[in-house]
Formats: sequence, structure tokens, C-alpha cells
Amino acid sequence: MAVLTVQNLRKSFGSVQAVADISFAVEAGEVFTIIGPNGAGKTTTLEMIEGLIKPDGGSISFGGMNWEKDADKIKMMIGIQPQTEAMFDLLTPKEHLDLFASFYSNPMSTLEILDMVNLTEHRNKKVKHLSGGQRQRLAIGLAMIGDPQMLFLDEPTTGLDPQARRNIWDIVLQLKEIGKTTILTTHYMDEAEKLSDRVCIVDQGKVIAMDSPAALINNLTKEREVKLSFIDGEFAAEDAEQYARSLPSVVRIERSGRDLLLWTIQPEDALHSIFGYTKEQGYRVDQVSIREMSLEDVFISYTGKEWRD
Ligand SMILES: Nc1ncnc2c1ncn2[C@@H]1O[C@H](COP(=O)(O)OP(=O)(O)OP(=O)(O)O)[C@@H](O)[C@H]1O
Repeated sequence: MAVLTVQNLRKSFGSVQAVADISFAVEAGEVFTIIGPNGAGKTTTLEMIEGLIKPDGGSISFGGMNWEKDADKIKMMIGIQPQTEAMFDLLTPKEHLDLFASFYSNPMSTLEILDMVNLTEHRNKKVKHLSGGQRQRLAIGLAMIGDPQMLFLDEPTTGLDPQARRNIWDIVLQLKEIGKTTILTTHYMDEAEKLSDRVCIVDQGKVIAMDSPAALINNLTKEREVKLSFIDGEFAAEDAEQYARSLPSVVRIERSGRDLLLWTIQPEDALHSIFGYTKEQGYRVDQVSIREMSLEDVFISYTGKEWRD
């Protein structure tokens, strides 16, 4: 059942069209990720759904409820991660959570949230002394304090180091385990791939692809990148390069010293033929890899543009 349905959303700021046409539906319990490069319209989309800015067009429905008629009910259903800059430097995580809990009739317990976002140890430290990752975890805790069904996390890991990012991933996965619906934005492809049930890739305010990460990647029919390194050096690599050029399934070849890079839609067949040849010639190969396809390749295949963080 869709708990959130967004149809043909549009928003411009003066002459800048931030969101041109965005539609999607989110199912209960999903981690649904909106991913796109800087300026793609992710935050604007989220802010319209959160009721913070008014769309120029389109509709937003929370299982039949909308902001015009049901604002109070929707506010109780959703949790929004506040910007860390909006926190009070001189208050502690516990004081922040107690304060936010006082806005709700049935909040979760502060201690439970502190435990979930792994801040129990730091509960009495002033926010100004917390690290970036700790503040982001507190922000997620604040989004959860009202025990919402649906959470909105806008780029919760931007600017964090790898360990701090992974800590946030663990929290998102825990939210899923307890049945919450999470709508996440990110510009990290690995994050979207790891956490999401479905991703919605946006570029220039439009949805360019939407599905589970695995389905998006599996549907790519693009050629794969295969790398071979020759122990016997440049001569062997050059000879193998000449041979590989004769294979119809190989669409492109590059060589750098003893490394051969080739692109093919049939990596198994190409490798089978090349190994037949190298064995015959007595060349030894010490490394072979077929690069895994990722959401980055999906983005490139739909837009023709390189992905940039
Ligand atoms: N209040 C505003 N006034 C004017 N332009 C805006 C405003 N908010 C957003 N924009 C513009 O709209 C476009 C989309 O911005 P938005 O913040 O939604 O993108 P984003 O995908 O969240 O990007 P980022 O990853 O950089 O946060 C950008 O060109 C941005 O400069």
C-alpha cells in the first residue's frame, strides 16, 4: 500500500526550475532514496512533501490525506530530520530530545532514542562539543522522537567520514527493521545501493529511473569493463591486444604497459577466447577483473553524463 504518492510535482524559484516533473509512490516500510547530483532538485522535492514549501503544481497524498485538509494529522505521522545548524549549541542531546518530546502527545522515550542513535554515552555533552556524525545521529533521533510512521532524512551523511557514514547507515537499517518508512536523499551512490529498497534517480528536476538498485543495475545492457595484467610484460599485453581487437564482442580496448582494459557485453566469452590465445602463446596473466556495475553506471547510461559527487 502506498503511504505517500507524489504526482507531477513542479517548483521554480524565479527563472530556476528546481523541480520540473517528479512522480513516485512509496510503500509502507520501504527505504526509498531520492538520488541525484548537486542541484538535481532533491531537497526541494523533500521540502514540498514535508509541507515546508508549496509546490507550483502537482499533488502530494499521504494515503489519501493532503496538506490542505489534514496538516495536523500529517505532522503527527512524519518525522523530519532538522538541520544540524538549527540545534542549540548549549543544550545536550538529552535536553534536545526532551524538548522535542514535549511537542508530541505520545513520544518515544528519550533513553530509547539515545540508545538507538548510539548517543547514550554523550547524552550530557553540549551539542557544540559533538562531532559532525554525532550531531547527525542526534538529528535522526529528533526526527524519531514523535514515533512517526515515516521519516525524512535529507542527505544525512553529507560531509561525514566513512565510519560516521556507516554509523548512520546502521541507524537507517534499524529503522527499517522496526517497520518505519524512510525517505532519504543522498548524492552517494554506494549509500543508495546499500540502504534502499528502491531508488529514484533524479536529474534536472526529473525522474530518470526508478526501481530497486539490483533491478536498475541488472537491466543495464551496457558493456562491462574487463582488466587483465600480464606477468610477461608489455609485449604479451600488446600481442593479446591485437588478438582481442579481432573479437566481435569487444567494443573498445585500451592498453597501458602490461595492463589491458577492454569493454565487452559478453565478458565471459571474450575472456574464454583471450585465455585460449594467451595459453597457446604461453603468456601468463596474474590479474583479471570484471568491474561490477553500479548505480553510477545506471546514471551514466540514462543521462550520458559522468556522475559527480
Ligand atoms: N530558495 C531557493 N531560491 C532559489 N533557487 C533555489 C532555492 N532552492 C533551491 N534552488 C535551486 O533549485 C535547484 C535545485 O536545488 P535543490 O537544493 O533542490 O537540489 P538538490 O538536489 O537538493 O542539491 P544538493 O545535493 O546540492 O543539495 C538548484 O539549482 C538550486 O540552486
